Amino acid sequence: MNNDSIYLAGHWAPGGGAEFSSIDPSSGATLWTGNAATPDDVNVAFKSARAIAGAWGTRPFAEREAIVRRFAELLAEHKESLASTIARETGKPLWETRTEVGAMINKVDLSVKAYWQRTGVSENRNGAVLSAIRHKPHGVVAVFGPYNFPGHLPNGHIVPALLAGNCVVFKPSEQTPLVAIETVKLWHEAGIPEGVFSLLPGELETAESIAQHPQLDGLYFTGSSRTGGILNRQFAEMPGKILALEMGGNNPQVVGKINDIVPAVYDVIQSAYLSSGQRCTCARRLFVPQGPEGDFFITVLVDAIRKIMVGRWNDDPQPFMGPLISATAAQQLLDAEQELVDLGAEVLVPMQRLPYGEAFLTPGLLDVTRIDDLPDEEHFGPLLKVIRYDDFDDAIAQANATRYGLSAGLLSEDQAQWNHFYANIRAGIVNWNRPTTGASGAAPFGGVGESGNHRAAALYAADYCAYPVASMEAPKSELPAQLPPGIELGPEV
Ligand SMILES: NC(=O)c1ccc[n+]([C@@H]2O[C@H](COP(=O)([O-])OP(=O)(O)OC[C@H]3O[C@@H](n4cnc5c(N)ncnc54)[C@H](O)[C@@H]3O)[C@@H](O)[C@H]2O)c1
Ligand SMILES: O=CCC[C@H](NC(=O)CCC(=O)O)C(=O)O
Repeated sequence: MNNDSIYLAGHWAPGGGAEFSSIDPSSGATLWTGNAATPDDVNVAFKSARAIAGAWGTRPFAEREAIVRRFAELLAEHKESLASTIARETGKPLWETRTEVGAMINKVDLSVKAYWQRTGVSENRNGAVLSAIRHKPHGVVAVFGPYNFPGHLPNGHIVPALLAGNCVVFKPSEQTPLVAIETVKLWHEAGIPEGVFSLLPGELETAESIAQHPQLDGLYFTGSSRTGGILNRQFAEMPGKILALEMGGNNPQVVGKINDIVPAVYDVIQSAYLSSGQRCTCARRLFVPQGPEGDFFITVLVDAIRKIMVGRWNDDPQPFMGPLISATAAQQLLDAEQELVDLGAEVLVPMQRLPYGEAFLTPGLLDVTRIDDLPDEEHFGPLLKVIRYDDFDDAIAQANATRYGLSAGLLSEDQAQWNHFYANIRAGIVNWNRPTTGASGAAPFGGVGESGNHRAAALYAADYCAYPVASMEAPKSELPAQLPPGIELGPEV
């Protein structure tokens, strides 16, 4: 097995740090074993990036764009193999990982448009003076990725960062190094210049030495609110460095006035169980009205949940859901379910381990209405909590009772309910009769509270990849028609 894990100064090499492995969650087999990047590797990455940062950042945009577009072409050529690697490393079914590679390809076009729309050039002439707004790259930025979208989400930072003229140091999730290695091979083939891009896989030691490196200009992080909080505290000491945090959520979905129940139930399934509930935008709390209509909604939902197919990434026919990322993650979810039951939750559909392997869980549904102090936790898996409500305003108040604020949804055929919901709900993604998942890359993507730090990604990623420069420019200095009081220029000639 080739265990080259580091891409540094345009070359591949094995890491010199601690050994770590990537595990196929479907089978428990080891997919890849390699060594983490050491603090010395991190130093070399920053040194080689610094050496080229000026030249890369001042190259014409079209030249950087050509390399990034070549990368998109290579992604399209290798779509099947990359989709298989994502599927093997995360357990997500192949139909879904193909959409992930599709999103990576589309990100290039979207990011080129966003670069011009959000950070382009604007110039105004007033006589001999040109007032210009332009943007410059930060320099050398790091990207830390999560495991749930090991291709698409780091790519959502890397592509706009490179287009804007930054050099990038990428540390993927330690659970998905193989996807990163396969992706970076395509960057190499696309002709990314030596030093512009480094891949430094590893665990905590690698992450810390990148995040605390004196030559770092910015960090774009996607992951848990816990880790994001640690980084936020570290960066509080370094106001000159930009930090973009894309973090978790405890997302609410509210069921309002509905006649056509089946499509709404479908939206709940897509919201709560897509990617086995391992999306930051997944609905975690479902607010359902008390009374017979709400009871009927739950009956139809329970029936649909029981029919969801869970299976291996390459099963034929394809399952809707694969395993969780690991047996440990599955056990944590089962423990969380038990804790909620101990607090008074009623089990409507239990999560259950499947005989395929330790990481496989069936989707679960709990009624937690009776729990007075529901823990405000993101349960990152296929566990949805139902809360029955009497009053729509009270449902919105409870929906807002979270330290997070990523996504929220209303399922209702009543326009007035939607208007009221939209006006009062607090989240960065607010959807009506659409799942809470599946956000568009053509819109900003981010949340409030502990879901982010007001640096939305996707369309707005361009904003954190460059800083604005305002210039007033004239070919020579000129005297004003009248000098201000207290100034005398001389000697007269
Ligand atoms: N808002 C979003 O766009 C978004 C998207 C995907 C996932 N997420 C969130 O990510 C979480 C799941 O991903 P995860 O488990 O991979 O997240 P994580 O926080 O465990 O890890 C994310 C990255 O941070 C690194 N890291 C871990 N500890 C660190 C530390 N102390 N200092 C520096 N770096 C450290 C990891 O190695 C990894 O590369 C969920 O909470 C989910 O909601 C958010
Ligand atoms: O797990 C978190 C991401 C979920 C995903 N969001 C996006 O893809 C954002 C759009 C983009 O970055 O292009 C979703 O909403 O399902």
